[in-house]
Amino acid sequence: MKHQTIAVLDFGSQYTQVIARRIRECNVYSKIYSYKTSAKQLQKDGVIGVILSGGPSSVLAPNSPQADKKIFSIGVPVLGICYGVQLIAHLLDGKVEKSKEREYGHGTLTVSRKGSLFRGLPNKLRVWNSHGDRLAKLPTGFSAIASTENSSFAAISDEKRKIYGIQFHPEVDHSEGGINILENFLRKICGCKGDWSMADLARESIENIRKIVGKDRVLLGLSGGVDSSVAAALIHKAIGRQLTCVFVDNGLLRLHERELVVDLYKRNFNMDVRVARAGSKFLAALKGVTDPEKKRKIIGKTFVKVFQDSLKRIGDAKFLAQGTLYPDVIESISIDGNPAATIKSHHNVGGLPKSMKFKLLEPLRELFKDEVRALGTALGLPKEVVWRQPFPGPGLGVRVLGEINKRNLDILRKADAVLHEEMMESELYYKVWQSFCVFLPVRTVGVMGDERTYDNVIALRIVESKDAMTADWSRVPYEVLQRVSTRIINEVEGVNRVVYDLSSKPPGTIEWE
Ligand SMILES: Nc1ncnc2c1ncn2[C@@H]1O[C@H](COP(=O)(O)OP(=O)(O)OP(=O)(O)O)[C@@H](O)[C@H]1O
Ligand SMILES: O=c1[nH]c(=O)c2[nH+]cn([C@@H]3O[C@H](COP(=O)(O)O)[C@@H](O)[C@H]3O)c2[nH]1
Ligand SMILES: NC(=O)CC[C@H](N)C(=O)O
Ligand SMILES: [Mg+2]
Repeated sequence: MKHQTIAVLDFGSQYTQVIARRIRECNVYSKIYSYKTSAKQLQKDGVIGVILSGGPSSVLAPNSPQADKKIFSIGVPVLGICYGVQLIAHLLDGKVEKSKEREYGHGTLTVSRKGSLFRGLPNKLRVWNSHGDRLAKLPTGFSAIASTENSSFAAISDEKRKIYGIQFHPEVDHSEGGINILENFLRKICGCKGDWSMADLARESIENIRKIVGKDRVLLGLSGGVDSSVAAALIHKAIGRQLTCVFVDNGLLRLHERELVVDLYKRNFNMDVRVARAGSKFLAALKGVTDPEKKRKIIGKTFVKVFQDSLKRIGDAKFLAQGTLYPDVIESISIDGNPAATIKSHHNVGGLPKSMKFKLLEPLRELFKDEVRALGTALGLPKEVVWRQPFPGPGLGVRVLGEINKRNLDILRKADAVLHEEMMESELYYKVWQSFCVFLPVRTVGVMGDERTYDNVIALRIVESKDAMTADWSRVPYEVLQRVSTRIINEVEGVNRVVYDLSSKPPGTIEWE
């Protein structure tokens, strides 16, 4: 069945995929297109609505990304968000100017005319802004339908031609009523019926995997984490025994992780799972390295080397499958040459070596974690897999700050096991996004049993998040923190101080490196 489709034209916003996922949340199928896509192509694909994303450029700058102007006359509704609305004004006969007051963060939106876009919403909304330009003059046929403190044109519409524009970001979590505004656009304006679901996504990606892989074989990097497990389940449904999973023991795993994963897979899946023991290879390659980006690149490269070596044992495979998700991608690379900035090189994306003989197969590359969990549930995966906390591929390699060696790794493993036990015990493990320890290469003075100690520090990082794009430190009860701290200092030799990380993301990131 062909679903009703909404096109999202990407102008390089950090939030383009967030727009796409909000649309999916409304049970509507959406596809991201390059901003260069012609109106003719969109017509040919039968899209029933177009959303223009935000973007880092200014429409006033020479060579800024432009859309095909004909999209306004093919008879499908258009919604411009931020850069998108500025582009509408710029391409039609309105005017955009540099604003004196940059609007960043929360603002109060006052709706003056509800029309179809704001139907059912209150007159005042707290919305999230992020822009420096603003509309100075409306194009012919448009009227202002909402304003903020700094702009009388915070939302505009031409109801006749069904062209809408909003200066704030309805797609981000912090915009009150944002999802309702998008839903109004989809349902009331574009006429979407909501004919798409996660089960459709599963079915379609299984068909797609079959088409791409054909009779070739696939090696999947299996970590036992949520993403690679869901990817494995999908690919296994598609091609069965053409799939071999390789779990790499990279020496950077948590206490008993290898045994746990092997057992988990034996109990729950009927897949071909192999273990590659490569701890000494990783540790040798990381010897003496302290720079976080260097560590990540070395780990990424070594992973691929290990995968390539394992072909000798399991036979040739054309594809390397990974459970890469969208947040891994957006932080690692720029999309379509647009300058979405590199934050850190996730080992499975920016950390991959340039020359690699595998073709990548990454069926979850456009999804967010909570969507992957929904997909895993739709595929019938057990809770202990779907709801495991994320654990980054570089593992303890990016949690032992400074030099990675066996002593420091062992200390971290023991401390981390204590935290894990206490999180389970207090039933907080599944309530938070992640809870883990970080080894600091810092020694501080303490006193234990009347004796002076001079030992390392362990930092506790416990965060809450929906999709890892933003996060806040968790307000864990003091009693739990106290138990964890006491136990770590008593039970883990080499540690005499425990601290709690109070940074949110942004400006911090979840991992320390
Ligand atoms: N120890 C490992 N052995 C083999 N592949 C791995 C290993 N660690 C990570 N990978 C690969 O790198 C990908 C990205 O790792 P990442 O940690 O983001 O995902 P995950 O482990 O599948 O899920 P989660 O985010 O829940 O930990 C994985 O999906 C997997 O393909
Ligand atoms: O597979 C991975 N490879 C990596 O290189 C990597 N770096 C960070 N993470 C995980 O991604 C989420 C966001 O992390 P940051 O806020 O630290 O960027 C958090 O859930 C992190 O644990 C990684 N996962
Ligand atoms: N978030 C955006 O789309 C920003 C648009 C444009 N770069 C501005 O600053 O106004
Ligand atoms: Mg993982």
